[in-house]
Amino acid sequence: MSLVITGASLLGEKTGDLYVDDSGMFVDEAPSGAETLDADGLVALPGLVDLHTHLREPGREDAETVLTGSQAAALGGYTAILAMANTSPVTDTAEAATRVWELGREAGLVHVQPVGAVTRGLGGEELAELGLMHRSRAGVTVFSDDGKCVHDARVMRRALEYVKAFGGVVSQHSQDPALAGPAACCHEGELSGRLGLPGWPGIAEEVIVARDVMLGRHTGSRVHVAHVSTAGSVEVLRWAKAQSIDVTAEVTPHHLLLTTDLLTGYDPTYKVNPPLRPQEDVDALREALRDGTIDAVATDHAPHARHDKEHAFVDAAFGMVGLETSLGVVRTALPDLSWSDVARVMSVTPARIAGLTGQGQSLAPGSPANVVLVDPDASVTVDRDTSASLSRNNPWHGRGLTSRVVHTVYVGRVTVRDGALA
Ligand SMILES: NC(=O)N[C@@H](CC(=O)O)C(=O)O
Ligand SMILES: [Zn+2]
Ligand SMILES: [Zn+2]
Repeated sequence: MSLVITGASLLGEKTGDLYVDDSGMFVDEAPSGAETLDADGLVALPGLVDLHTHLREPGREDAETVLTGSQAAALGGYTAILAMANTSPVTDTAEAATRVWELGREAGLVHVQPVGAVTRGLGGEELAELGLMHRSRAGVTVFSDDGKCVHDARVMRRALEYVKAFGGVVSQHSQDPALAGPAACCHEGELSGRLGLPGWPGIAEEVIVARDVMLGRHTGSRVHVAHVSTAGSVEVLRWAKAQSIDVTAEVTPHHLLLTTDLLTGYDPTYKVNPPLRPQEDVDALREALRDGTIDAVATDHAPHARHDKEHAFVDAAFGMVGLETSLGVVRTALPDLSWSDVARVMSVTPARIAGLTGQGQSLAPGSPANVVLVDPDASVTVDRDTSASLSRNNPWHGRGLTSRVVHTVYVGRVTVRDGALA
């Protein structure tokens, strides 16, 4: 079905109509017999791309499935998501990656691109089938042991050398296990001492970021730093980019707005890896996103079932959901960011990092019609119970966020209309 999207402000600038033919591509002229989607007063951005989503299928379909995660993504304005490999079983074979890719196609709401594990079973020792996963139908280009750090420098070096051959990238969960061990559950500082919670110091992240940019320089391969959380990591990244080292980095919405003092009530909703940090770190992350030191915003959407999350703080699972709220959080945390900068950090650059270029990160004729239409002035109070996600570990519940996703279009098909699944 062809489509005419009328009256949107394109990237927050000039107002115009967008035309989509029945193959789902943007075209120059209005196709005849097209459906009309009213976007008067809305801002049109290319469909958002999330470099870091946890779907829990296979293994924990009680917390999220590829379908429910895809629904949450569409509601958040996404048209592509990268599904992390820490499922059960782990996505460490071509067969497992192809299965996730197929489930994404069946759901049909966003492009679901599997991330392949770096090591077999996320064990940190033996490389997974990196080449086979890349050559599979899923065409995996991003590899990550996320949830765990590839802490052995020799393994990380070999992974970087291996993926270089086909232009892949390793996305690292930077957490030195000796400095932030398995018990570490909140930012190490004055507050963790007062609360009696085992601390996870910023340096545990920074030493791995520093090591990995040097391994990136040594191998000439591509390193991506997942969920950067400290000012020290930003300093390392700034230095590395000044040396033209091929490193990219992402920040989560929650690390741009929430701080460690939320933990005073011991509410496990706020327990996440890496932990929420003090305001100085939040300020440094915002500045780094503005100036391009951090390339992208990625949700790290990490759904967990109630019985894994509702425990004493030290025992609860790490992670929070984020797909449906990310745009609102970014607008709230950085109201000065232009819409074209929002498109850069939430769509164009993440697509480039993931090797998804040409798959719909432009509003120009000839591009697949992936577009999100946003009400820039709306303010929304988040209600975790209206979420499409199967999980309720939502740190934004009850908060007001700026802007609202009104419609999402994925390859010419309306997936979200008036804020609801179409
Ligand atoms: N972010 C989290 O706190 N949890 C993630 C794993 C991860 O991103 O490290 C998860 O899979 O639940
Ligand atoms: Zn992680
Ligand atoms: Zn993650």
